[in-house]
Amino acid sequence: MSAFVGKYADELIKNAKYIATPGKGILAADESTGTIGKRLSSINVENIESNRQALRELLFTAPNALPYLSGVILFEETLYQKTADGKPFVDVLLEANVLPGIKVDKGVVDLAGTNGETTTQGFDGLGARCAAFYKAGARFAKWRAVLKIGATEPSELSIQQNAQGLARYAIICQENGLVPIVEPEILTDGSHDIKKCAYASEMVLAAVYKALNEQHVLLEGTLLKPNMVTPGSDSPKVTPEEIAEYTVTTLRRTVPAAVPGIVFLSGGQSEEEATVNLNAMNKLDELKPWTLSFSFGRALQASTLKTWGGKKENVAAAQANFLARCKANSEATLGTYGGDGAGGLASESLYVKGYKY
Ligand SMILES: O=P(O)(O)OC[C@H]1O[C@](O)(COP(=O)(O)O)[C@@H](O)[C@@H]1O
Repeated sequence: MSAFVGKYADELIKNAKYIATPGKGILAADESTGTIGKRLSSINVENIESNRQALRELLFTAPNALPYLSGVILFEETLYQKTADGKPFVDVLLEANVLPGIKVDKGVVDLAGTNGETTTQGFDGLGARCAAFYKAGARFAKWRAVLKIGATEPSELSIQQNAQGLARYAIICQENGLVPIVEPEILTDGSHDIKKCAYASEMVLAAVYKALNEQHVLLEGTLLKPNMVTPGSDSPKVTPEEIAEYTVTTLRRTVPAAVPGIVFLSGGQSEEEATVNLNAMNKLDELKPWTLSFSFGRALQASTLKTWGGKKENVAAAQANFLARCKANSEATLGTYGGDGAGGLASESLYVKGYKY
């Protein structure tokens, strides 16, 4: 047995299993200041702390929405913020049985000598930071590695660097009581077909689980946050059923049954696409030893952001929109989403070419 079973082992297993509860998912509200700035500028709202607080309060206090969530990933600034009437966001979440999570990576930097491939920073003092985040109420963490598909990418260097980085981050989290969400995102940028994405995803995920094993990570106390297997952004779209088939096949070949849940990122898909694709996976008649759920950022917030527009008078309408998206994605985790005739805002593509977070 190679797994590190430290003092938090039982708590890690319990919390990872809870986050993977069928019918629930994760709101990724952990946008770094630069990323949230892009979101706010798209609705002509200034990227200042009070506006970042107002957006997050809108999401976390949306009536009836939290029961569809098992976790919310926060940015470090947000972990210590409060509602306008002084209630810590952590308490708002915990009272609704939603586990607070924390994004601990510090963004990507270029891997010198490669064709624009990257590795993720944030290891300095990571153990102490995780201990402090646990003390502040966080019970899970997220670290995003970014890979790309090209003529010679992802390179072996990029795969190894990012797999080992994710594994090192994961074991440090587990030493400090945080369930690590392992996020190897393969960007959709490119004109490749779905087969190429499936091949790259298999290679990356196989390397990730080898590295997690080598670094003694307790898989039962982790979650995986992968991209869905889709054609490249410049390639013809395929049906949700085909995406489901390729994605579940890739995961069945690489993700051990010990992992309780797989929570997808949305990667620029429209809100409706992300929901319909997740629903198709859960309708697939294949053995899936893990829960298939969501950890969406843009695909849970895009139309809510547009409805809000930074105006107090729009908060109720924006919260109703957020509730609708949470409910839709909850149904998709059960394979029972029938479509809400979303059309409109929910069907707008959220893809941005060369999207550097
Ligand atoms: O680079 P940052 O600022 O950490 O943000 C990365 C974002 O991408 C995600 O990993 C996935 O978000 P999407 O669902 O929008 O693709 C989020 O968790 C996070 O908000």
